[in-house]
Amino acid sequence: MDIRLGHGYDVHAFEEGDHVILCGVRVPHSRKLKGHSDADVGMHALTDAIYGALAEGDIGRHFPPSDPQWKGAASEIFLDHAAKLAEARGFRIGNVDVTLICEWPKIGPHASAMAQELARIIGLEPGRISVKATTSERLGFTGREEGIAAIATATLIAE
Ligand SMILES: Nc1ccn([C@@H]2O[C@H](COP(=O)(O)O)[C@@H](O)[C@H]2O)c(=O)n1
Ligand SMILES: C[C@@]1(CO)OP(=O)(O)OP(=O)(O)OC[C@H]1O
Repeated sequence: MDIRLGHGYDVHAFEEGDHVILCGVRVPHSRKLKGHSDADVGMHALTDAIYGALAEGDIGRHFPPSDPQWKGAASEIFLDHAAKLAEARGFRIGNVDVTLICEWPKIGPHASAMAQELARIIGLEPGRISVKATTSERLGFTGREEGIAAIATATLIAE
């Protein structure tokens, strides 16, 4: 049996707007996240976790920010690519765990919808998907509400 662990980390800054997209869920907020794509920081961290477990580089290698094709793209495209790459290499995803770091918006009320959305994209039962959040106690750039950070881990298993 081949068991792999990967981790991912991403940050996106806030800009003027009225909602954020986190783990595929549109959450009303006083600002939006800035990015070349839809800036779904949670989905980017999870995508990198899967690429990491496969030793397949990072999201920017597969989807260069310099490529206009990905401007405004739904981050589901990136996560789907990573999950299909894992499958093509003979791996199934064991579990995933995403932590969103922000003061606002509050993630708790949306965590279940986010887990369901990730489940749909990567084809994994929701019980193997964790989405959670923490503040940084008002410290640092997330504490000053300048942006949102996300950390993710994923396990991949080949029998
Ligand atoms: N954006 C956030 C941040 C936190 N939560 C929930 O609040 C709990 C306490 O956060 P602390 O940073 O004070 O430890 C945390 O465990 C989450 O349940 C949230 O929903 N959204
Ligand atoms: C997702 C990509 C796609 O161009 O762009 P961004 O939305 O800016 O996201 P980031 O995590 O900064 O970089 C990775 C890029 O691959």
